[in-house]
Amino acid sequence: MDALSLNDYVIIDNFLDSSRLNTLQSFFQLHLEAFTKAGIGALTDHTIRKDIRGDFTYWLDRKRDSELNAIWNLIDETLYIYNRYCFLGLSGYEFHLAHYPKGGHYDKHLDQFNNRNNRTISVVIYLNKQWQKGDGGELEIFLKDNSSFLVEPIEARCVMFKSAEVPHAVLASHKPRYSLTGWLLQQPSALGQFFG
Ligand SMILES: O=C(O)CCC(=O)C(=O)O
Ligand SMILES: [Fe+2]
Repeated sequence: MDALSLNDYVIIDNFLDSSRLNTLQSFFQLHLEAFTKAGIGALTDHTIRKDIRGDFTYWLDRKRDSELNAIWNLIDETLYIYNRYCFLGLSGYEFHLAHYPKGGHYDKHLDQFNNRNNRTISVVIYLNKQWQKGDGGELEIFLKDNSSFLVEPIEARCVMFKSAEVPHAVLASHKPRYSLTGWLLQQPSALGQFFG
């Protein structure tokens, strides 16, 4: 938490224990057929641009996806800690699974839309077994001085950053790349799935 307030981002390895990891990986494979092409922008602005963003997503629903309760509880705890120690006033979240097929990438962007600004903390948890150097798909994080560094999407690693302040990109992945991505919100939203 301190790291996030100081640097605007934090990287936590082994964020998921093996039980949560297995649950999520099995859930992911079970639903892979139902993923849809992700878009950019909110509501009327929503467009699908493969040149900007190449992933497929599957929006989660806490009630429907109760198999993931152990994950939801972990997210609840994380949100509670942010509220308690950083006074962020977070009151909800939205999460989707993301699949970048071979060659998929996401250009440099911020996780806020012009007409919607309640995404406060971005959370990405990687589910890639045996990810190796050369597999691509790194998350590039840009700092305030415009320098950047790469984060490899290794299994069980979690990256969190301030949605409105940290530009980031996903480099082309040379293998299918799997993650759970979400946003801790300052106002709850049931509409995430319409936003891409
Ligand atoms: O998967 C990642 O590393 C980041 C994904 C991302 O930037 C997004 O979905 O907005
Ligand atoms: Fe993003």
